[in-house]
Amino acid sequence: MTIANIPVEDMTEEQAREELARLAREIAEHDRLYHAEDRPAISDAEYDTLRRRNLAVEQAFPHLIREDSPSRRVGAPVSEKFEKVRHKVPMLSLDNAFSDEDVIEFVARIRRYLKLAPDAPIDMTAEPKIDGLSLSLRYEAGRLVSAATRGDGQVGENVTANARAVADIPNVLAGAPPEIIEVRGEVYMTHRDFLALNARQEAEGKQTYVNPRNTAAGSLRQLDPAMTAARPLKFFAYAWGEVSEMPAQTQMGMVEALKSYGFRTNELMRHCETARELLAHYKAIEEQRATLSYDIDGVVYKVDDLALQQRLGFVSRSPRWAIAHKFPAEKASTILRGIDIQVGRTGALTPVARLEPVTVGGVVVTNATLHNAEEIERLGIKIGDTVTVQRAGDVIPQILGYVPERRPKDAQEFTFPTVCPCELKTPVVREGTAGGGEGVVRRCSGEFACPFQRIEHLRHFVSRRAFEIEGLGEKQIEFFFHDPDLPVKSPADIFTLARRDGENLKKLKDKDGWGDVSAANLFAAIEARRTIPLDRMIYGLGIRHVGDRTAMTLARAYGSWQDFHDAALAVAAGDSAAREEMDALEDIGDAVIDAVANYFAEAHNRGLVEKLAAQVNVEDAERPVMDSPVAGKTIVFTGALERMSRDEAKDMAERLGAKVAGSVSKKTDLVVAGPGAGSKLKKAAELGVEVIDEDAWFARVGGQD
Ligand SMILES: NC(=O)c1ccc[n+]([C@@H]2O[C@H](COP(=O)([O-])OP(=O)(O)OC[C@H]3O[C@@H](n4cnc5c(N)ncnc54)[C@H](O)[C@@H]3O)[C@@H](O)[C@H]2O)c1
Ligand SMILES: [Zn+2]
Repeated sequence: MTIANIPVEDMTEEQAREELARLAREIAEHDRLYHAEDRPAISDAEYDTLRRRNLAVEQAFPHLIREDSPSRRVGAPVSEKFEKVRHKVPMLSLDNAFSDEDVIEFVARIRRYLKLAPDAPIDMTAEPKIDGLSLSLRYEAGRLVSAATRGDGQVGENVTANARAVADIPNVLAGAPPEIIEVRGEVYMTHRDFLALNARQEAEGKQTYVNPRNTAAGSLRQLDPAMTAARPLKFFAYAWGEVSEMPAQTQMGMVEALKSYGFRTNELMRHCETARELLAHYKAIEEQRATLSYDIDGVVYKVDDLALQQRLGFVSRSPRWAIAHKFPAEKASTILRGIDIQVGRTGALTPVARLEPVTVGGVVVTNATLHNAEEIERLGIKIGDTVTVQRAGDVIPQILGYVPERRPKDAQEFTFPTVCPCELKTPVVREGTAGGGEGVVRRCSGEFACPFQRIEHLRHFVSRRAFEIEGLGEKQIEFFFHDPDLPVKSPADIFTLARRDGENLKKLKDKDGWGDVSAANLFAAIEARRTIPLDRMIYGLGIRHVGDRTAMTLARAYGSWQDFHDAALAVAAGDSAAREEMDALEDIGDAVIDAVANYFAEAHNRGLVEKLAAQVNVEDAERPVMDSPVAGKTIVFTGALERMSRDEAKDMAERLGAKVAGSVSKKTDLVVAGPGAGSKLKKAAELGVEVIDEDAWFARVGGQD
């Protein structure tokens, strides 16, 4: 066990001393990378974890607190590149809250300190914590005279010329500002500007930034102000330093004053009186977070009354009257333990990163998709690397990159397998692209003989738009697939289940999770699907590129299972007449035809299909009525239809041999308009297309349907 893993309560004094030294060293190094170089090596959450551990050790061993303790310092020493500015009023940090309890305790502490009753309301403010870098702007007689970064809190970097280049920062104040005022706030960059800038940097072969915060910091801290001017930086004002004559007596009032001087202030700032109100506003801001155009990393709560702020004062590096309630991290770093290959229903091999579990945005993440071999190459990751993981909304976690400094000597390069991980060890093939080149998708050529594809195929077979057997979902399919007594290895096996179980269905009823009722219900549901519409049958086969719409088109065109099956076999055998016939169908092209041909060219698949067809009765599809009054016409439905739903209308028209389009064009033959029809009606009039109402539609096709 290394020192970093020893719980604080088990530490000896010697270990505590050693651990405090390690933390001071590490935190100082991360501060330097983050503040002075604008290129952090770890996530903010990990950094916060280091700080919290430091605090915990210090609380347990207060006599060991170091002279250079991180809990006494702010930021990092200024860079030699810049002239130094000593702040008249120090620029401090903020204490952090990570949970609701922390916030409740923050409010309780203030009450205790001010000797207020435990339930006394306190005027407070809650506002977003902008993830940028803080800047202090000194105005004398309304004119900007100097601008400084926070630096180590006492001494900052002189970036006056750069600040003048930021459009949001007025050179001359509006309204009636005090003679001297230092306006403080956050310099940041919007998401859109960040992405555009990074794209430009990349195009020019220059260094790209990892996030908007570092970009903003790197952009402001340029030696050449022209460089800063070329970067779209923004500024929110929320605090102040030296002020010759206070324009207000509250936090809220001060922010309003700053606004009146021409600064942008944050609209999400609210007045609150209790911990509960603070937490409610935190939730509200958190919910809006994803829709904001800029990054925030928490909500800052402050005591509103400036006289009370004064009484509360400071503790070493932060005020007692404010706290930053941080959001759970949405990015974190962890170790890439391995890369697994997953095989999908269609045999596509997808590399998946196996990760040391890590919490990202409040959710434990253990793996992340890597999409394909090219993505692994692009990221440059090796097994053993420390990688950065991101979760955005409910999107699958993604790997953003790795930390070169943390690459172990024995990190292993990943080589993409050339055979499927299934026991068949069938070769992996690369699918061609539409453009004729090699695609990024690699597939197992084993098709349904490949056990991976088999189970995925079965899942597809019972899915909603295919056979949709009630009580036979993914979980049950998985169960039967592995069950030794009643195995289901192919679709046909589903329909022999009851027979194989014998008359009283004893085998299934005796199994865990099944009872008399559920077993009987399942067999009834399977029986009910023994008769199946042709389009569901075709879709259920899981032929690549044949979705439910395509399956419907094929079903309507061929009409019966026999005719479809014959055509598919003929296409697979290279019969050009059969191919042409299929090619003539609406919306069916080479991709679908090739997929049908490949599918039926594979002996495994032919066997599987025959076995299935022997078990089920496939209903003929209703063929389009080719002599209907609308056969061959292109129809647009618009407005509110009252006698049929939009889907029913489409279905009906198609059964009558018409084509249904979504917009009116020169090719449109007929528009059926209900009440409320708008632009499509206008377009039809312009183009001279015939327009009828719903009743006229039924009159025209009446008797046909
Ligand atoms: N990843 C790393 O290696 C690394 C290293 C150092 C710091 N950090 C990040 O910086 C934080 C510590 O930095 P810190 O000492 O500046 O503390 P802090 O960022 O937690 O809080 C203080 C800062 O918040 C900013 N802020 C934004 N909106 C504000 C508002 N509305 N009102 C008041 N202040 C507002 C100000 O710039 C202020 O200086 C860490 O928690 C971490 O997120 C990361
Ligand atoms: Zn395989």
